[in-house]
Amino acid sequence: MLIVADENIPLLDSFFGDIGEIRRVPGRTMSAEDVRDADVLLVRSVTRVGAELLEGSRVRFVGTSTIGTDHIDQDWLKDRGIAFSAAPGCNANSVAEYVLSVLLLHAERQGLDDWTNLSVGIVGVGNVGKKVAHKLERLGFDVHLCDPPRSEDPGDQDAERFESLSDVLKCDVVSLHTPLTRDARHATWHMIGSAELAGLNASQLLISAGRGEVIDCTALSERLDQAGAPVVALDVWEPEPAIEPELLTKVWLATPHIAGYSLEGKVQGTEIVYQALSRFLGLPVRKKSGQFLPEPALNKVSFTSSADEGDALRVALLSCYDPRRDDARMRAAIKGNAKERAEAFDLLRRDYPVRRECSSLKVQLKGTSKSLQDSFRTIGFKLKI
Ligand SMILES: NC(=O)C1=CN([C@@H]2O[C@H](COP(=O)(O)OP(=O)(O)OC[C@H]3O[C@@H](n4cnc5c(N)ncnc54)[C@H](O)[C@@H]3O)[C@@H](O)[C@H]2O)C=CC1
Ligand SMILES: O=C(O)C(=O)[C@H](O)COP(=O)(O)O
Repeated sequence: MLIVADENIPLLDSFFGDIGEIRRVPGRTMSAEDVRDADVLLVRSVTRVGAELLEGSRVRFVGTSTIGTDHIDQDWLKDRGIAFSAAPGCNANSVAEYVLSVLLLHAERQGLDDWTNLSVGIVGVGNVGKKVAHKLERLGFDVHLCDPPRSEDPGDQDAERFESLSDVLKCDVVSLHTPLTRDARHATWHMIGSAELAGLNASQLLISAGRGEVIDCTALSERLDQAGAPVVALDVWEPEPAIEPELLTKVWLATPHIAGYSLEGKVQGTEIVYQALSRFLGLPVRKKSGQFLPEPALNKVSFTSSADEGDALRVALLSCYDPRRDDARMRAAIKGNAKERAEAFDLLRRDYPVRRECSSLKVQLKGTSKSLQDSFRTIGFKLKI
C-alpha cells in the first residue's frame, strides 16, 4: 500500500510505517502526479484536495491532520466513495494556550494589574472556542459567546448564553475561532469587514486564530491606518502564504499560523488520522501519541510564597509559550517579493521550534494561595503542592 503524505506531518514512520510504504512530498506543491499511485493520502491544511488533485488516482482514504477542513472538497470525496477523516480537536488546547499568552501580554501592555478584568468575546464556540471559554471563565474573566449555528439548535446546552456578533464585538477582547465557510447559512468569509472593524476602538484587542479570510484583511489594513484603531493579534492571514508586508507592520502581534503548533497538538493530529485509517483498514489501533512525546527540555519549575503570585503565573505561562518569539522571527523573515515572502512564511512553519503545552510542565507551589493553585490547574499545568 502506498501512502503519500505531506512531509510536515510528524511521526509518519512511527504511526504509519507498518501500514504501508510512505512517500513524503511538500504539501504546498503536491500535484496529481505525486498522488497518482497512492492508496492513501495524508495532508495538512496547505494542500487543496478535490478533483484536480485526485481525479484518475486510486486513493481510497484521505486524512488531514488538522482541525480545519476548508481545503478539502468533502462532497467530491463522498461522491467518489473516498473515505475521509480530519482530526477534530487535535490542537484545540494549543490554540487556547496561544490565546491565554496573548491575553497576558495584552493586559501587561495595557498596564492592567489583573488580566481577568478584561471582558472576552469568543466568536465560534466549538472545540477551540469552548476550551478558551472554559479556561477563561474558571480564571474569572467575563466571557461572552457568539455562535449563530449553535444558537439555532434548541437542544444546545449553551443555547441561552449566545449573543449576537455585534454585542460580542463590544468586549475588551474579541477572539475569532470559526471555521472558514463560504456557502453556509452563517458563512464566515469576510465576516469581519469594514463595518465591524469601524466599530472597534483603540482599547480593544482583536485576535484572529481561525482562518485568515474570516477577516477582510484589506479592510483591516485600512482600519489600522485610522485613528482609534483596535490592537490586533493575527495568527492567520489573508492571503497565506504570501502575506501582505504592510499589514504585518500594522498589527501588534504577528505569528505565522502556528497557534495550533504545540508538539502535542501536531502529534495528536497524526494520531487521530492514524486511528481513522486503522479503522478503515480493519487494523487494530495500538499506538498512542503519548508514547512518542519526548521529555520536555523544561519539565519542572518551583515557586514559593515569597514570589509575587501574579508573576508566578506569568513566568510559567510565558516559559511554555511566549508569542513574542514567533512575532520577532516572523518580522525578521518576511521580506522581498511575493514568492520570497511565501517561502519565508512556509519555512517559519516547517522549521517551527518544539513548543510544549503547559501540561508538560510540573509546577511546585510552596505556601501559595489556593486561588493561585486553582489558576495553575485551570491553565493546564501539572501541580505538585
Ligand atoms: N490558527 C491555528 O493554528 C488553528 C486554526 N484552527 C481553525 O479554527 C477553526 C475552529 O476550530 P474548532 O473549534 O475545532 O472547530 P469546530 O468545528 O469544533 O467549531 C467551530 C464553531 O464555529 C461555529 N461557527 C460557524 N459559523 C459561525 C459564525 N458565522 N459565527 C460564529 N460561529 C460560527 C460553529 O457552529 C462551531 O461551533 C477550524 O475550523 C480551523 O479553521 C484550528 C486549529 C488551529
Ligand atoms: O488544525 C488546523 O486547522 C490548523 O490550522 C493547523 O494548525 C494548520 O497547520 P498546517 O496544516 O497548515 O500545518
